[in-house]
Amino acid sequence: MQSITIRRPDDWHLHLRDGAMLEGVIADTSRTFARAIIMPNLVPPVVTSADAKAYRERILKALPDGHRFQPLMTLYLTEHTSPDDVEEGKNSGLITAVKLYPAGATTNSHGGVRDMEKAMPVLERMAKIGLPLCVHGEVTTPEVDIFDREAVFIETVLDPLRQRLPELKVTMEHVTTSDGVDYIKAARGNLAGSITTHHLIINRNAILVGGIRPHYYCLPVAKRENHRLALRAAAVSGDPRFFLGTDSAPHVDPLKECACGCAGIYTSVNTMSCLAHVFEQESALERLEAFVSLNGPAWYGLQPNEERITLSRQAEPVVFPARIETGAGPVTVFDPMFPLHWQVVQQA
Ligand SMILES: NC(=O)N[C@@H](CC(=O)O)C(=O)O
Ligand SMILES: [Zn+2]
Ligand SMILES: [Zn+2]
Repeated sequence: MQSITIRRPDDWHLHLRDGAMLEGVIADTSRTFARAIIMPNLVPPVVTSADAKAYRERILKALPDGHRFQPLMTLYLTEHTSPDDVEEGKNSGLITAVKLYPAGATTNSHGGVRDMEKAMPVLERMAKIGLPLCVHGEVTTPEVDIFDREAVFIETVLDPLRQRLPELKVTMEHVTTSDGVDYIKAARGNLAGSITTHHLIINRNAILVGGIRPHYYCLPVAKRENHRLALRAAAVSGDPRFFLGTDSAPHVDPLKECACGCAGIYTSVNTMSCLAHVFEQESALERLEAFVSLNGPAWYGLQPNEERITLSRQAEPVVFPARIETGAGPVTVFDPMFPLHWQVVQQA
Protein backbone atom coordinates (compact mmCIF):
# COMPACT_ATOMS: atom_id res chain seq x y z
CA MET A 1 0.00 0.00 0.00
CA GLN A 2 1.47 3.35 -1.03
CA SER A 3 -1.12 5.68 0.39
CA ILE A 4 -3.76 5.60 3.09
CA THR A 5 -6.54 8.05 3.91
CA ILE A 6 -8.00 8.00 7.39
CA ARG A 7 -10.17 10.17 9.58
CA ARG A 8 -8.23 12.97 11.19
CA PRO A 9 -6.59 11.54 14.34
CA ASP A 10 -6.79 12.68 17.98
CA ASP A 11 -4.16 12.45 20.71
CA TRP A 12 -5.61 11.19 23.98
CA HIS A 13 -2.61 12.18 26.14
CA LEU A 14 -0.54 15.25 25.37
CA HIS A 15 1.70 17.71 27.25
CA LEU A 16 1.58 21.19 25.73
CA ARG A 17 3.19 23.02 28.69
CA ASP A 18 2.74 26.79 28.85
CA GLY A 19 4.26 30.11 27.73
CA ALA A 20 7.12 29.97 25.23
CA MET A 21 7.18 26.15 25.19
CA LEU A 22 3.45 26.00 24.41
CA GLU A 23 3.96 28.45 21.56
CA GLY A 24 6.88 26.42 20.26
CA VAL A 25 5.21 23.00 20.24
CA ILE A 26 1.48 23.43 19.63
CA ALA A 27 1.66 23.52 15.82
CA ASP A 28 3.39 20.12 15.74
CA THR A 29 0.15 18.66 17.10
CA SER A 30 -2.52 20.97 15.68
CA ARG A 31 -1.20 20.58 12.12
CA THR A 32 -2.31 16.93 12.11
CA PHE A 33 -4.50 16.22 15.13
CA ALA A 34 -8.05 17.53 15.59
CA ARG A 35 -8.24 17.15 19.36
CA ALA A 36 -6.03 16.21 22.27
CA ILE A 37 -6.47 15.52 25.94
CA ILE A 38 -4.26 18.11 27.57
CA MET A 39 -2.31 17.06 30.63
CA PRO A 40 -2.66 19.34 33.66
CA ASN A 41 0.83 18.92 35.17
CA LEU A 42 1.89 22.53 34.81
CA VAL A 43 3.74 24.38 37.55
CA PRO A 44 1.48 25.06 39.42
CA PRO A 45 -0.90 22.35 38.17
CA VAL A 46 -4.36 22.85 36.65
CA VAL A 47 -6.51 21.94 39.64
CA THR A 48 -9.77 23.89 39.32
CA SER A 49 -12.21 24.52 36.49
CA ALA A 50 -11.13 28.16 36.57
CA ASP A 51 -7.50 27.07 36.03
CA ALA A 52 -8.56 24.82 33.14
CA LYS A 53 -10.59 27.59 31.53
CA ALA A 54 -7.68 30.01 31.68
CA TYR A 55 -5.23 27.38 30.37
CA ARG A 56 -7.61 26.50 27.52
CA GLU A 57 -7.69 30.16 26.51
CA ARG A 58 -3.88 30.34 26.52
CA ILE A 59 -3.74 27.24 24.30
CA LEU A 60 -6.27 28.64 21.82
CA LYS A 61 -4.36 31.92 21.73
CA ALA A 62 -1.11 30.10 20.90
CA LEU A 63 -2.77 28.21 18.02
CA PRO A 64 -1.43 29.26 14.59
CA ASP A 65 -3.91 30.99 12.25
CA GLY A 66 -5.90 28.52 10.19
CA HIS A 67 -5.30 25.55 12.50
CA ARG A 68 -8.46 23.87 13.75
CA PHE A 69 -7.72 22.17 17.04
CA GLN A 70 -9.78 21.47 20.12
CA PRO A 71 -7.97 21.09 23.46
CA LEU A 72 -9.84 18.70 25.75
CA MET A 73 -9.08 19.84 29.26
CA THR A 74 -8.32 17.78 32.36
CA LEU A 75 -8.05 18.59 36.04
CA TYR A 76 -5.16 17.45 38.20
CA LEU A 77 -6.69 15.46 41.04
CA THR A 78 -5.56 16.48 44.52
CA GLU A 79 -6.70 15.45 47.97
CA HIS A 80 -8.66 18.73 48.08
CA THR A 81 -10.40 18.64 44.69
CA SER A 82 -14.02 19.76 45.01
CA PRO A 83 -16.63 17.33 43.63
CA ASP A 84 -18.92 20.29 42.79
CA ASP A 85 -16.22 22.09 40.83
CA VAL A 86 -15.51 18.91 38.86
CA GLU A 87 -19.19 18.41 38.11
CA GLU A 88 -19.63 22.02 36.98
CA GLY A 89 -16.55 21.70 34.77
CA LYS A 90 -18.03 18.62 33.13
CA ASN A 91 -21.51 20.11 32.72
CA SER A 92 -20.16 23.24 31.04
CA GLY A 93 -18.30 21.07 28.53
CA LEU A 94 -14.92 22.32 29.72
CA ILE A 95 -13.59 19.16 31.39
CA THR A 96 -13.18 15.82 29.58
CA ALA A 97 -11.43 13.88 32.36
CA VAL A 98 -9.71 14.14 35.72
CA LYS A 99 -6.11 12.99 36.04
CA LEU A 100 -4.66 10.97 38.89
CA TYR A 101 -0.94 11.29 39.50
CA PRO A 102 0.24 9.29 42.48
CA ALA A 103 2.34 11.84 44.39
CA GLY A 104 5.90 11.88 43.07
CA ALA A 105 5.30 9.41 40.22
CA THR A 106 6.45 11.65 37.39
CA THR A 107 7.22 15.19 36.16
CA ASN A 108 5.49 17.85 38.33
CA SER A 109 3.47 15.36 40.35
CA HIS A 110 4.52 16.27 43.91
CA GLY A 111 1.03 17.73 44.50
CA GLY A 112 -0.63 14.45 43.45
CA VAL A 113 -2.61 12.04 45.58
CA ARG A 114 -0.92 10.37 48.57
CA ASP A 115 -3.97 8.88 50.23
CA MET A 116 -6.60 7.52 47.81
CA GLU A 117 -9.14 7.59 50.62
CA LYS A 118 -9.08 11.39 50.51
CA ALA A 119 -9.92 11.35 46.80
CA MET A 120 -12.93 9.04 47.20
CA PRO A 121 -15.65 11.75 47.39
CA VAL A 122 -14.62 13.20 44.06
CA LEU A 123 -14.12 9.77 42.47
CA GLU A 124 -17.61 8.77 43.62
CA ARG A 125 -19.05 11.90 42.05
CA MET A 126 -17.18 11.19 38.80
CA ALA A 127 -18.58 7.65 38.73
CA LYS A 128 -22.06 9.09 39.20
CA ILE A 129 -21.79 11.68 36.43
CA GLY A 130 -19.80 9.50 34.01
CA LEU A 131 -16.59 11.52 33.97
CA PRO A 132 -13.51 9.38 33.21
CA LEU A 133 -10.46 9.16 35.45
CA CYS A 134 -7.13 9.14 33.60
CA VAL A 135 -4.35 7.52 35.61
CA HIS A 136 -0.59 7.61 35.59
CA GLY A 137 -0.42 3.99 36.70
CA GLU A 138 2.73 3.67 38.76
CA VAL A 139 3.24 3.27 42.49
CA THR A 140 5.87 5.50 44.02
CA THR A 141 6.86 3.35 46.99
CA PRO A 142 10.67 3.46 47.06
CA GLU A 143 10.89 -0.31 47.74
CA VAL A 144 9.25 -1.13 44.41
CA ASP A 145 11.63 -1.50 41.49
CA ILE A 146 11.00 1.10 38.79
CA PHE A 147 10.39 -1.61 36.19
CA ASP A 148 7.67 -3.18 38.38
CA ARG A 149 5.81 0.00 39.29
CA GLU A 150 3.02 -0.38 36.74
CA ALA A 151 2.27 -4.00 37.61
CA VAL A 152 2.26 -3.22 41.34
CA PHE A 153 -0.02 -0.22 40.75
CA ILE A 154 -2.56 -2.43 39.01
CA GLU A 155 -2.55 -4.90 41.86
CA THR A 156 -2.47 -2.54 44.83
CA VAL A 157 -4.24 0.63 43.65
CA LEU A 158 -6.15 0.24 40.40
CA ASP A 159 -7.85 -3.09 40.94
CA PRO A 160 -8.99 -2.28 44.50
CA LEU A 161 -10.33 1.08 43.25
CA ARG A 162 -12.23 -0.54 40.39
CA GLN A 163 -13.67 -3.19 42.69
CA ARG A 164 -14.84 -0.50 45.05
CA LEU A 165 -16.20 1.81 42.33
CA PRO A 166 -17.02 -0.39 39.32
CA GLU A 167 -19.07 2.42 37.73
CA LEU A 168 -15.99 4.66 37.42
CA LYS A 169 -14.61 4.86 33.88
CA VAL A 170 -10.82 4.58 34.02
CA THR A 171 -8.26 5.22 31.29
CA MET A 172 -4.95 3.56 32.08
CA GLU A 173 -2.63 5.95 30.36
CA HIS A 174 0.61 5.13 28.62
CA VAL A 175 0.40 1.38 29.25
CA THR A 176 3.92 -0.07 29.10
CA THR A 177 3.62 -3.70 30.16
CA SER A 178 1.95 -6.93 29.13
CA ASP A 179 0.48 -6.87 32.67
CA GLY A 180 -1.35 -3.66 31.75
CA VAL A 181 -2.53 -5.04 28.41
CA ASP A 182 -3.78 -8.25 30.04
CA TYR A 183 -5.53 -6.36 32.83
CA ILE A 184 -7.39 -4.17 30.34
CA LYS A 185 -8.36 -7.13 28.18
CA ALA A 186 -9.68 -9.04 31.18
CA ALA A 187 -11.84 -6.16 32.43
CA ARG A 188 -15.57 -6.45 31.93
CA GLY A 189 -16.05 -2.78 31.11
CA ASN A 190 -15.22 0.76 32.18
CA LEU A 191 -11.50 0.29 31.50
CA ALA A 192 -9.44 1.29 28.47
CA GLY A 193 -5.78 2.09 27.83
CA SER A 194 -3.78 4.56 25.83
CA ILE A 195 -0.48 3.56 24.26
CA THR A 196 2.30 5.94 23.23
CA THR A 197 4.12 5.96 19.92
CA HIS A 198 7.53 5.48 21.51
CA HIS A 199 6.56 2.46 23.64
CA LEU A 200 5.62 0.68 20.40
CA ILE A 201 9.13 1.31 19.10
CA ILE A 202 11.70 1.21 21.90
CA ASN A 203 12.44 -1.17 24.71
CA ARG A 204 14.70 -0.40 27.67
CA ASN A 205 17.84 -1.16 25.71
CA ALA A 206 17.34 2.13 23.86
CA ILE A 207 18.03 3.99 27.09
CA LEU A 208 21.00 2.00 28.32
CA VAL A 209 22.91 0.08 25.65
CA GLY A 210 26.11 1.65 24.33
CA GLY A 211 25.79 4.66 26.60
CA ILE A 212 23.05 6.40 28.54
CA ARG A 213 20.58 8.09 26.19
CA PRO A 214 18.45 10.64 27.97
CA HIS A 215 16.17 11.31 25.00
CA TYR A 216 14.75 7.79 25.36
CA TYR A 217 14.03 8.23 29.05
CA CYS A 218 10.39 8.72 29.95
CA LEU A 219 7.92 7.54 32.57
CA PRO A 220 6.69 4.94 32.78
CA VAL A 221 10.14 3.83 31.69
CA ALA A 222 10.32 1.58 28.60
CA LYS A 223 10.35 -2.10 29.61
CA ARG A 224 11.69 -5.39 28.19
CA GLU A 225 11.10 -6.47 24.60
CA ASN A 226 8.29 -8.89 25.49
CA HIS A 227 6.31 -5.95 26.85
CA ARG A 228 6.87 -3.88 23.72
CA LEU A 229 5.60 -6.79 21.64
CA ALA A 230 2.47 -7.06 23.80
CA LEU A 231 1.80 -3.34 23.32
CA ARG A 232 2.22 -3.65 19.57
CA ALA A 233 -0.16 -6.59 19.43
CA ALA A 234 -2.76 -4.64 21.43
CA ALA A 235 -2.39 -1.46 19.35
CA VAL A 236 -2.72 -3.16 15.97
CA SER A 237 -5.46 -5.57 17.08
CA GLY A 238 -8.32 -3.15 16.47
CA ASP A 239 -9.57 -3.86 20.02
CA PRO A 240 -11.58 -0.70 20.82
CA ARG A 241 -10.12 -0.52 24.35
CA PHE A 242 -6.71 0.57 23.02
CA PHE A 243 -6.00 3.93 21.40
CA LEU A 244 -3.23 6.46 20.85
CA GLY A 245 -2.08 8.80 23.60
CA THR A 246 1.31 10.04 22.44
CA ASP A 247 2.41 11.37 25.84
CA SER A 248 4.56 13.70 23.78
CA ALA A 249 6.31 15.53 26.61
CA PRO A 250 8.75 18.28 25.62
CA HIS A 251 11.61 19.30 27.90
CA VAL A 252 14.40 21.61 26.77
CA ASP A 253 17.60 19.71 26.00
CA PRO A 254 19.67 21.09 28.92
CA LEU A 255 17.08 19.65 31.32
CA LYS A 256 17.40 16.19 29.75
CA GLU A 257 21.13 16.13 29.03
CA CYS A 258 22.36 16.52 32.59
CA ALA A 259 23.13 14.57 35.76
CA CYS A 260 19.44 14.25 36.70
CA GLY A 261 17.54 14.48 33.44
CA CYS A 262 13.77 14.94 33.13
CA ALA A 263 11.45 12.18 31.94
CA GLY A 264 9.65 12.77 28.66
CA ILE A 265 9.97 12.08 24.93
CA TYR A 266 8.89 14.57 22.28
CA THR A 267 7.13 12.72 19.46
CA SER A 268 4.56 15.19 18.13
CA VAL A 269 6.65 15.98 15.04
CA ASN A 270 6.83 12.47 13.57
CA THR A 271 4.22 10.45 15.46
CA MET A 272 2.00 9.64 12.49
CA SER A 273 4.98 8.60 10.36
CA CYS A 274 6.24 6.35 13.16
CA LEU A 275 2.80 4.79 13.66
CA ALA A 276 2.26 4.12 9.96
CA HIS A 277 5.66 2.38 9.96
CA VAL A 278 4.71 0.22 12.96
CA PHE A 279 1.31 -0.71 11.53
CA GLU A 280 2.86 -1.52 8.14
CA GLN A 281 5.46 -3.75 9.81
CA GLU A 282 2.62 -5.56 11.58
CA SER A 283 0.63 -5.88 8.30
CA ALA A 284 -2.15 -3.89 9.96
CA LEU A 285 -2.29 -0.57 8.10
CA GLU A 286 -6.03 -1.03 7.69
CA ARG A 287 -6.36 -0.86 11.49
CA LEU A 288 -4.33 2.33 11.96
CA GLU A 289 -7.51 4.41 11.74
CA ALA A 290 -9.13 2.48 14.60
CA PHE A 291 -6.13 3.14 16.84
CA VAL A 292 -5.65 6.83 16.08
CA SER A 293 -9.11 8.07 15.03
CA LEU A 294 -11.96 5.80 16.13
CA ASN A 295 -11.35 3.99 19.42
CA GLY A 296 -10.50 7.08 21.44
CA PRO A 297 -13.62 9.12 20.58
CA ALA A 298 -15.81 6.07 21.15
CA TRP A 299 -14.35 5.64 24.65
CA TYR A 300 -14.73 9.33 25.54
CA GLY A 301 -18.26 9.47 24.08
CA LEU A 302 -17.35 11.83 21.23
CA GLN A 303 -17.93 11.62 17.50
CA PRO A 304 -14.97 10.70 15.30
CA ASN A 305 -13.64 13.55 13.17
CA GLU A 306 -15.23 14.01 9.76
CA GLU A 307 -12.10 15.42 8.13
CA ARG A 308 -9.53 13.11 6.57
CA ILE A 309 -5.74 13.04 6.34
CA THR A 310 -3.65 11.13 3.82
CA LEU A 311 -0.34 9.43 4.51
CA SER A 312 1.81 8.26 1.65
CA ARG A 313 4.85 6.04 1.46
CA GLN A 314 7.84 7.87 -0.01
CA ALA A 315 10.60 6.05 -1.87
CA GLU A 316 13.26 8.08 -0.06
CA PRO A 317 13.31 8.39 3.74
CA VAL A 318 11.44 11.42 5.04
CA VAL A 319 13.70 13.84 6.87
CA PHE A 320 12.49 15.22 10.19
CA PRO A 321 14.42 17.80 12.22
CA ALA A 322 16.64 16.34 14.95
CA ARG A 323 15.40 19.11 17.23
CA ILE A 324 13.02 22.02 17.17
CA GLU A 325 13.82 25.50 18.45
CA THR A 326 11.31 27.01 20.86
CA GLY A 327 11.34 30.28 22.77
CA ALA A 328 12.14 28.17 25.84
CA GLY A 329 15.12 26.44 24.18
CA PRO A 330 15.84 23.48 21.88
CA VAL A 331 13.79 20.28 22.18
CA THR A 332 15.10 17.01 20.70
CA VAL A 333 12.65 15.13 18.48
CA PHE A 334 12.15 11.39 19.00
CA ASP A 335 14.46 9.38 16.75
CA PRO A 336 12.96 5.93 16.06
CA MET A 337 16.42 4.71 14.93
CA PHE A 338 15.13 3.48 11.56
CA PRO A 339 14.33 5.42 8.39
CA LEU A 340 10.76 6.69 8.14
CA HIS A 341 9.08 6.48 4.74
CA TRP A 342 5.52 7.43 5.61
CA GLN A 343 4.56 11.06 5.51
CA VAL A 344 1.35 12.96 6.13
CA VAL A 345 0.90 14.50 2.67
CA GLN A 346 -2.54 15.96 3.08
CA GLN A 347 -3.76 17.53 6.28
CA ALA A 348 -7.38 18.30 6.94
N1 LIG B 1 5.87 10.83 30.34
C1 LIG B 1 6.90 11.47 30.83
O1 LIG B 1 7.99 10.91 30.87
N2 LIG B 1 6.81 12.73 31.30
C2 LIG B 1 5.62 13.51 31.43
C3 LIG B 1 4.80 13.13 32.60
C4 LIG B 1 4.03 11.84 32.45
O2 LIG B 1 3.23 11.67 31.53
O3 LIG B 1 4.17 10.95 33.28
C5 LIG B 1 6.03 14.99 31.53
O4 LIG B 1 5.19 15.82 31.90
O5 LIG B 1 7.17 15.31 31.19
ZN1 LIG C 1 2.28 9.94 33.11
ZN1 LIG D 1 2.21 12.25 30.14
